[in-house]
Amino acid sequence: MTGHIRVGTRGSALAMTQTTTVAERVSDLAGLPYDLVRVRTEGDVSKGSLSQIGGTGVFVAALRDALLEERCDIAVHSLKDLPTLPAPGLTVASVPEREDVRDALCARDGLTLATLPDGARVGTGSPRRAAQLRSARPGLEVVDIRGNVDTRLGRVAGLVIGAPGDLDAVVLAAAGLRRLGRQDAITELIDTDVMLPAPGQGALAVECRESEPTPELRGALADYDHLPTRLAVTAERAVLLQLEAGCAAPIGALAHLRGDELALEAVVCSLDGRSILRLTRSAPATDAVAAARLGLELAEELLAAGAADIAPLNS
Ligand SMILES: NCc1[nH]cc(CCC(=O)O)c1CC(=O)O
Repeated sequence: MTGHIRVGTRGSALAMTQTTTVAERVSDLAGLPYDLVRVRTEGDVSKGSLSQIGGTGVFVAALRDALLEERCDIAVHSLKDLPTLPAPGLTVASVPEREDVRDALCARDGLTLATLPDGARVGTGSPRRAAQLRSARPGLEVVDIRGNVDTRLGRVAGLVIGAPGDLDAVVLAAAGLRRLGRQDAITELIDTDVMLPAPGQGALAVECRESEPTPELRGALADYDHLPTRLAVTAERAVLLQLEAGCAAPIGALAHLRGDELALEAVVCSLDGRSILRLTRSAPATDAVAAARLGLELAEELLAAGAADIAPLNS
């Protein structure tokens, strides 16, 4: 480092707002200026479906390379896109306080899950969202889509000026819409009883080199870490890890602190939404080790209840 914190970022609008917010906080806490370093990832370049280009980690790998090659000092990821396996030489030094964890329905004409007509076309690229949508409303037609947030919103009539809109609704993370200032497009924040979010949804992760030598930067990242969020996402991600599941598997998990207890809920779905296995478990919220143990115990319960027969886990 040269006195400036070099912050790696993808070029998408969402990545840029997320990274800028984090960079300003870390820069304030460290008392050091920052520079943004643009990094292109395979996930931004390829137009294929996410499952086709290998899912896990496509958005993350290039940022990790940039860290390891010392082209930047920190990188900001959406935690739900971060593979469960840590990268050798790197560490998640900060998990800032989480945004809204919920999935959001963005529909034409103010429609909601309850009022969308049967046969309505709802876009999502996520097997987890598709399965839970089909379970809640078997009559909907789920359409596989991808692209950045604006592209997706543009497929719904009336949500983006000038975009024709061939869908009745799309489902996106509320956190991303808020960060982009597009919460006006949300017609329903979907209750987590209906749709459990992806592990880590709504949270960010700040990664740096394990050997980062600057005490100012190390201290700033530690101060920016939010323990309740870190414990929650640690438990959620341990479910995925223990199920040996990728980010494209139809699995949801959500933990939160309730007093001194960490309460964790997870769901495993069949792709058609007909079989849904949903379990809850809690444990004292002592530390990250206890949080991880809670996640892996819940995963073992899911496996014992037949999770591997219900869902394609390793997709
Ligand atoms: N996989 C795409 C992705 N990764 C992170 C977010 C934003 C929300 C978040 O931080 O969880 C999104 C968009 C979406 O799912 O709607």
